[in-house]
Amino acid sequence: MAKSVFIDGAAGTTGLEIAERLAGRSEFELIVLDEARRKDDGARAEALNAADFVILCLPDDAAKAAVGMIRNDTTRVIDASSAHRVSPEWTYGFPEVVGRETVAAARFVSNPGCYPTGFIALVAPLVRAGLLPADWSYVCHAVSGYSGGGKALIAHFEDDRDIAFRAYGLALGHKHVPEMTAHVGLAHAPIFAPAVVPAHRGMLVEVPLHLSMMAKAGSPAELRAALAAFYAGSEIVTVVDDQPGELLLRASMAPVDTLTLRVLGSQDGSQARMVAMLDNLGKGASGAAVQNLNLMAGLPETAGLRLQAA
Ligand SMILES: NC(=O)C1=CN([C@@H]2O[C@H](COP(=O)(O)OP(=O)(O)OC[C@H]3O[C@@H](n4cnc5c(N)ncnc54)[C@H](OP(=O)(O)O)[C@@H]3O)[C@@H](O)[C@H]2O)C=CC1
Ligand SMILES: CC(=O)N[C@@H](CCC(=O)OP(=O)(O)O)C(=O)O
Repeated sequence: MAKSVFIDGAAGTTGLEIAERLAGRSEFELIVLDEARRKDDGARAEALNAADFVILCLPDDAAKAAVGMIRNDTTRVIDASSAHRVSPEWTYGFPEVVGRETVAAARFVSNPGCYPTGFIALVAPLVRAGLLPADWSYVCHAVSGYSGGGKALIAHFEDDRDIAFRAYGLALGHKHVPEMTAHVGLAHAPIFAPAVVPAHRGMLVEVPLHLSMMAKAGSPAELRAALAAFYAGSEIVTVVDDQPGELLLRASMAPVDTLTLRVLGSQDGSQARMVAMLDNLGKGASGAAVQNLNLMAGLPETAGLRLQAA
């Protein structure tokens, strides 16, 4: 029998893309609230309690309130917001890093943030393998397409076509830093420097490394090989061994649910730039939510995902 799924926040950027990925899937049946009732708490509470699976695509406060409206012990929840990403009662929904079986068995799953997906994918396996130190002062630069900021940022960029580059998070303490620190197991919070470019989707997350200044670190080739071994067999995460002259985000990028990792090293091996490329609405949000839903429902993790750009 089909499992029922309620997307709370279905009219938003992330919710719409989840519904697209679930369209035509016979394993799931969507509970849909019409425009007049989608923000009606009574209708939402009914849907939240009727569904086998709830996917929260809401601002943090609304996501917390939605969890509070669930009055049964059966509805399973995937939260796309940052409200529960370091809560001990919640499973961090990064199956490749925490274990697919852990996500499959969880009742409350918190989807990773889009930028943390890139950072954690690059750094966590290497710290775990002892090839990078946990007590280093890491830096993470990143650029995102403007859909990463939901309806409000889409409107900001579509209203002002003259923006070429938007640096933000300038006061530091971005809301993603706690999960980047906690889920890698770092001793110090990384410096996170995000920016937005005038493209609808896509992101590039970079971690530059002074390998020769670290007391103990692998060579660029060792880091790359360790990542390739860690993600071996994944249809979603790929480690590429190449030396490109440039890495481009295309404004015309089509939706895709993959995550591509690179470790680019200097000739003498003293420095490296680790780079993750993904779709903020793919593995960064909606694709990740569907991957987690698949695992929680006992289905193949890539069902309904876009493993190649359309
Ligand atoms: N966009 C992205 O790339 C990513 C987003 N996320 C997270 O996913 C969540 C959703 O983000 P996103 O889709 O981008 O945001 P949007 O602003 O595009 O969508 C949020 C939706 O939630 C609705 N909403 C707000 N409050 C309520 C409420 N009380 N009851 C019902 N619906 C409500 C909004 O309604 P209305 O349409 O009326 O405004 C809107 O449709 C956020 O927590 C975000 O941080 C996570 C990773 C990546
Ligand atoms: C471009 C942009 O504004 N991005 C958002 C993060 C998008 C995202 O990952 O959502 P969560 O915060 O729920 O993880 C930001 O920096 O706040």
